[in-house]
Amino acid sequence: MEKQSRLLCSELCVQRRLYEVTLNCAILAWKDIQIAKKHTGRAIYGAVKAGSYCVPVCEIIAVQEKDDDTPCKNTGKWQKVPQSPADPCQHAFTVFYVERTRQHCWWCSNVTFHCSDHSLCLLWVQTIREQLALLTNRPKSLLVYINPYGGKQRGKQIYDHKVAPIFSRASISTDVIVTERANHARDHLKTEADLKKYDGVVCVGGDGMFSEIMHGLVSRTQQEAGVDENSMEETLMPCGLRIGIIPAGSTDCICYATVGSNDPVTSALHIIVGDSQAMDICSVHNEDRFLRYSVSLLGYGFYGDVLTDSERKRWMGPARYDISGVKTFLSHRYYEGTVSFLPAEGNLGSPRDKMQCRTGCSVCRQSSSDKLVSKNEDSVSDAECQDTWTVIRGKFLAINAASMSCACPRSPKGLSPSAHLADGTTDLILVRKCSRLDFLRHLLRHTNKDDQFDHSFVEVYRVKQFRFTPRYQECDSEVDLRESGVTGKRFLSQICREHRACGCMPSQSNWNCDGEILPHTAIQVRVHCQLIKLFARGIEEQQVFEDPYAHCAI
Ligand SMILES: Nc1ncnc2c1ncn2[C@@H]1O[C@H](COP(=O)(O)OP(=O)(O)OP(=O)(O)O)[C@@H](O)[C@H]1O
Ligand SMILES: CCCCCCCCCCCCC/C=C/[C@@H](O)[C@H](CO)NC(=O)CCCCC
Ligand SMILES: [Ca+2]
Repeated sequence: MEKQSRLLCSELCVQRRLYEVTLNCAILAWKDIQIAKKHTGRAIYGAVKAGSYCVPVCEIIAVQEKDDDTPCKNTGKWQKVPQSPADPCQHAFTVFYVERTRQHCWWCSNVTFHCSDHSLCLLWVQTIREQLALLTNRPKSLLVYINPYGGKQRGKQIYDHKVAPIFSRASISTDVIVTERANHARDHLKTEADLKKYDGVVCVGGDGMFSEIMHGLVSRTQQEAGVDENSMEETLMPCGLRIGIIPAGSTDCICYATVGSNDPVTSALHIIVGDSQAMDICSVHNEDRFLRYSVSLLGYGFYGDVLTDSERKRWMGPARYDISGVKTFLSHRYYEGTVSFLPAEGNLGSPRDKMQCRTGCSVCRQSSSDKLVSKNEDSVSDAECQDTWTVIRGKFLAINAASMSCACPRSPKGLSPSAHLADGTTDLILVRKCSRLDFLRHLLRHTNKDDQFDHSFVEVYRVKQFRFTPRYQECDSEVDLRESGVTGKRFLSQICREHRACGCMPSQSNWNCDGEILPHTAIQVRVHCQLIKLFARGIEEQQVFEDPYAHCAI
């Protein structure tokens, strides 16, 4: 590694031991002077070697001059402690930085350096602050929306106690809106919010809340660019503002699959350090009507039915999915229809290749450069214009399109473990009619390490576009009838849904679109590569301490 030139080097005290402390534009390092020479070589977490520590400047959250207030022994009250002029630790500054703890979780740790010279102390604080000011990817001003009713209804508490204090430590200014109704955040972003004031938008809630923010931002961007969302062929404009997710929902799969955990402090730290992770978005249309966007799961059959049932049990909180999951599994419904898709071509891998999307993913990087090359070409590529659609008819227990892994605490490797966050494709998983036992085997593989695609009744394709038409398309007229309030017909359609055995009309499922029920069953889906950016970096590979000094060249 190229040696960076030193900005500062001083002997400072940490917990009354003398350290050699050095700063260059990339690394802050401190080395215990007495034990540095012994070189035990054993690497411990947070330390590159016993007694030697380093923190990348880009992972420093803040630096603060420490005042001398300490709690008074007798009264417990805080007061100024008189210092002797000879005290070598009279002045101090504290550096707050990211520390990696368990399983992709980050923590805001700190270290206090003491010195006898006030001007030296100030010089350190000022120099570190100057280095932090050079990190232009960090947000200074954020618009925060809190859903007080998501998940276990702890969104506000999580934000106030765990997130707001570290935002303020990092000198990030925030405008906070606690939502008062569903779609409040979406509508505010779409029409009212003065977005020029902010470097990013943060949602505190679950996948549904993220979906609101994403819809608000994407629609606002298209409106301002004059792009018609109802047209499937149009190239959508990427959004300028990054989105941060503070997880406080029931599934939190978007946070989990982009950060690796559903820990609010970890997410807040990714926002503060200004991470950036591009993400694909699927647009969902019914004929010439735009319905919704999806970033995680579009599921028909099993996941559509779980969601439909669980919406009636919202009061149960996250447990509703377990109850509805078991109920839906026992009902063992299958649905007939036709799936057509455009397979992804080129170096985009396959859903079964075990090339998991991780920080700096090469597959997603390649898609990003391909996107730049084709920027001035027609919005629908040559391959897409040619008749290369694959058509599959059948009876399905589930049709799932996973645009990302959909990893979440319920399913740590997700619905499609090798799906990529930003490759411009979605993994289309078709689970054909099979026995209950086989389906259970498949579902259980979502929760362990076994390959859920290794079954004769499961097929999986990496695609750029797909369409679904239910076998009895006329059922879709139910939707129009429902919308126009024809109650007699609604009654009739209800009977037909519940009486597949009578043979008059097989039932249909609903599409689960990132946790929202779609109003149509016949849909057309197109993936838009890297339309938004998140304050995240993808899941980091687990750290290996092979060469403890490699990161610490100073
Ligand atoms: N103030 C509010 N009152 C009622 N509903 C709201 C309010 N604010 C947001 N919502 C809606 O609540 C729904 C669920 O929220 P959220 O996604 O935060 O939690 P969740 O559904 O428990 O978690 P997940 O989506 O991860 O399963 C969202 O679809 C959102 O539109
Ligand atoms: C017999 C029981 C078998 C249990 C099998 C467990 C398999 C778990 C897989 C979980 C996949 C989650 C996919 C994510 C979907 C989200 O966009 C969506 C919104 O939050 N969540 C759900 O629809 C909630 C979906 C919850 C499903 C249980
Ligand atoms: Ca993708």
